[in-house]
Parts: sequence; C-alpha cells; structure tokens
Amino acid sequence: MKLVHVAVGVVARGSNIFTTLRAKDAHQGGKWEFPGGKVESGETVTDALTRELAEEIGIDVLSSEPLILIEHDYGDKRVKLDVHRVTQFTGEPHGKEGQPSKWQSLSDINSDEFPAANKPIIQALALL
Ligand SMILES: Nc1nc2c([nH]c(=O)n2[C@H]2C[C@H](O)[C@@H](COP(=O)(O)OP(=O)(O)OP(=O)(O)O)O2)c(=O)[nH]1
Ligand SMILES: [Mg+2]
Repeated sequence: MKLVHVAVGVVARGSNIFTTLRAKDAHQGGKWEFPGGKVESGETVTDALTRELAEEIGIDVLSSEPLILIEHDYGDKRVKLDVHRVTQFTGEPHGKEGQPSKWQSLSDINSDEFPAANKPIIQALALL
C-alpha cells in the first residue's frame, strides 16, 4: 500500500489550538483534526502546508517549524503526517470549506476524538 504524505498544521494561540471536523464521508470521517492535506508532486511540505491552510482555514502561513513526523498504518491507508507548528500567520482561522471548527485548549483535547495517528502529536504538544 502506498504511503500518503500529508502536511499538517498546528495553529496555536497561547495554549489554544485550532481544530476542524473531518467530513463524515472522508477517510477518518467524523474525527477532529489539525488542518492540512496531501503534499502534491513538486511541492515542498512547507508549500503544501501554506496551500492547504489557505484553502481549508483561510490563513496565510508566514512561518512554521517542524514538530513531529509520524507514519501510521490504518489498514485501509498508510499516512506519513509531517506535522508543523504554525508560529506566525495572518487572517482569522475559520472553516473555509464549511467544516465545523473550534479552538480547543490543549488540556481539554481528547485524543479519542482524533484519528489514531494523532496520539503522538497531542503528546508532543503537551511537552512543549
Ligand atoms: N489533515 C489531517 N489529516 C490527518 C490528520 N490525522 C490523520 O490521520 N490524517 C489523515 C487523514 C487522511 O487520510 C490524510 C489527510 O488527508 P486529507 O483528507 O486532509 O487530504 P486533503 O486535504 O488533501 O483532501 P482531499 O482533497 O484529498 O480530500 O491524513 C490530521 O490531524 N489532519
Ligand atoms: Mg485536508
């Protein structure tokens, strides 16, 4: 099974993190996620992160730094999540594609509401 490379953005304001709800019919649908999407051919991860966050949540990423790289096998799909912390951005994050969104305080984030691959992301954030 091929590995899908995904750029994922952790957009934080203080200890609150911007999260969006995956569509019911999508892979891992109904789970909360950190916005992001597939890295397309010819793109760097940073390019993909900037493009996906503009498309999905309407912000312009000005700077970001790598947080964690995760490979996870869902059985029906293998993903490589290239997770970056967005340290500077312009615009107000919102569910630009109509997806529900919310700021979640790190201490309230429940890993069970996110895809299984996100567990190490949430652990890494708690250590920052
Ligand atoms: N964006 C995002 N994807 C995640 C997270 N955790 C996780 O396992 N994934 C998985 C779900 C999907 O299989 C894959 C990302 O796909 P995606 O649906 O966001 O990709 P995309 O935005 O390019 O969407 P599409 O146009 O192909 O529908 O990574 C997460 O926190 N954020
Ligand atoms: Mg996406």
